[in-house]
Amino acid sequence: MNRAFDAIVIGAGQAGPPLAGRLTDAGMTVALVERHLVGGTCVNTGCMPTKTLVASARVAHQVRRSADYGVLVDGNVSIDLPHVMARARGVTETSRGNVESWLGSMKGLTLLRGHARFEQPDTLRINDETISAPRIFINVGGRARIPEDMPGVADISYLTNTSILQLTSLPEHLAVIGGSYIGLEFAQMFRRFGCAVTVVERQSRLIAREDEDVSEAIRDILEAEGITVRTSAECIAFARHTKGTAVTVDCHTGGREIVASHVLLAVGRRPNTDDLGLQRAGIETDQHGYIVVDDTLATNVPGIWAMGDCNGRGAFTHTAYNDFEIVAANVLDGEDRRVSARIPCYALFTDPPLGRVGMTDAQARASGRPLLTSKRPMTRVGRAVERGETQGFMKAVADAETRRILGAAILGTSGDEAIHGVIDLMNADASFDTLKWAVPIHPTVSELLPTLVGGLKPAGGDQAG
Ligand SMILES: Cc1cc2nc3c(=O)[nH]c(=O)nc-3n(C[C@H](O)[C@H](O)[C@H](O)COP(=O)(O)OP(=O)(O)OC[C@H]3O[C@@H](n4cnc5c(N)ncnc54)[C@H](O)[C@@H]3O)c2cc1C
Ligand SMILES: NC(=O)c1ccc[n+]([C@@H]2O[C@H](COP(=O)([O-])OP(=O)(O)OC[C@H]3O[C@@H](n4cnc5c(N)ncnc54)[C@H](O)[C@@H]3O)[C@@H](O)[C@H]2O)c1
Repeated sequence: MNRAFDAIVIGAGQAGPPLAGRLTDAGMTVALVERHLVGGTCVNTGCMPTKTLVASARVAHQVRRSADYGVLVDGNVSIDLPHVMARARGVTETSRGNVESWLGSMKGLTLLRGHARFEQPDTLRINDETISAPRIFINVGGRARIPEDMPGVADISYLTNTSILQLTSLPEHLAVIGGSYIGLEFAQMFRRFGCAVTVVERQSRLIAREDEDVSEAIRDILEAEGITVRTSAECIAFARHTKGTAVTVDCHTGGREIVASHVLLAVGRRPNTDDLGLQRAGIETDQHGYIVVDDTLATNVPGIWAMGDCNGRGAFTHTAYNDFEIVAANVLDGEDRRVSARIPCYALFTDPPLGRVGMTDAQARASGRPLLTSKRPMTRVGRAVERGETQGFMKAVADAETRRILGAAILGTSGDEAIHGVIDLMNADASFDTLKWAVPIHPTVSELLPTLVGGLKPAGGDQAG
């Protein structure tokens, strides 16, 4: 039997539920199909559990440093991992429960549990029924990419961001393959939980999308905590070992350089589009399986849109949510919102975190514009000094002619929050001169933003130091 709806949403991650809410508010009948857990990656195996674990790891770190602050704690710091993990699970379960009740409150919504697969452009199969609609919104997200071509990967047991959350005891030595968001957040967390940690990265530096000074400072921060970093690891191979896994990282020596009790694969994500029957609907994907969309997130098939991680236009919760906002505004409110208008911003939640917006310095230089740059170490930020957290720096790059900020990075205490001052300025399309007479609150990290932009000088004339 086929059931007809006004709209179908596939996936209850970050864009699907709010879109279902807007569509049902508009009086449509909507089928929302979810094959696993409502809330998707962020709620169940991504942002929420990891940031909860990062919080536990920070407490452990602070307690170890307590004497620096004149606070004496008797005894060693030890980690009750089942309690730590239960706390993360609790945060996830509450959030998932909230999404479930929200969906339950939507009039006109049918939540179907099962795997959706296209049969034709307007029809999907779920379990033993088919459903059809003139509008279909794909929000299927992604999963950890397993590098099948890495020698030995099939012979070992490895962890991903999902299975690592099931650990009940601490690894003796965690080898993290991949030195970007997932790898670095878990690496620091497990080091702070007391494990030996080695990060193995194929590229010549960590988090290589960022400027070199950012990569270097992050490496220094991690190494200072006792994490071993192996970059330029071009020949990674695994073999079983009595103590876990031997990880070869160097083709030239060919030696088994690291023996790890556990291996975490954090080498990127792949979209959940391989089992969606896209060919049957004629929906185009790129060579990595991402659904090809235009600037309004419409696919090549009329009446079908793709939102969130599966369209390759963003890989964050806030970009998935913004995809929902764009599609809802265009489909329901007659607006003409475009994804190209989005200013990229994100944070890496190491401690201290990295807050980022817009271009890197390298991208700004490549744009060929006349540039102004400014940089200030966190040792010259009063709040950081008072907190005893002076690692990192803040920097900005601006267009000398338009006097607009092109990009900024704050690697330092509260950098993930303070960067929003720059994000707001850029979204307002305001000149950085706007900040000249701004009166920020003292003592905050944000109060240095007017000083930072006040120090913008022709590129090459940084006021670092
Ligand atoms: C460890 C980790 C930490 C992260 N931390 C952050 C962070 O701090 N900040 C941040 O902004 N982002 C973070 N992210 C990224 C963030 O989780 C994702 O960008 C976000 O969840 C993407 O949302 P989405 O709606 O596109 O997809 P998802 O949240 O993945 O949701 C997709 C849903 O579709 C369902 N689905 C898939 N295929 C089908 C099908 N055929 N039929 C039915 N249902 C299907 C899935 O089960 C899933 O529930 C993190 C990711 C990871 C892995
Ligand atoms: N703070 C956050 O917002 C946050 C946190 C976690 C994850 N995420 C999202 O999840 C996505 C995935 O994160 P990720 O860190 O897995 O992926 P990523 O694509 O950001 O980084 C993968 C890293 O693995 C390295 N790599 C790739 N292949 C390799 C190989 N064969 N051997 C060794 N190294 C290899 C890459 O050079 C890169 O440094 C990100 O795009 C991000 O958007 C966001």
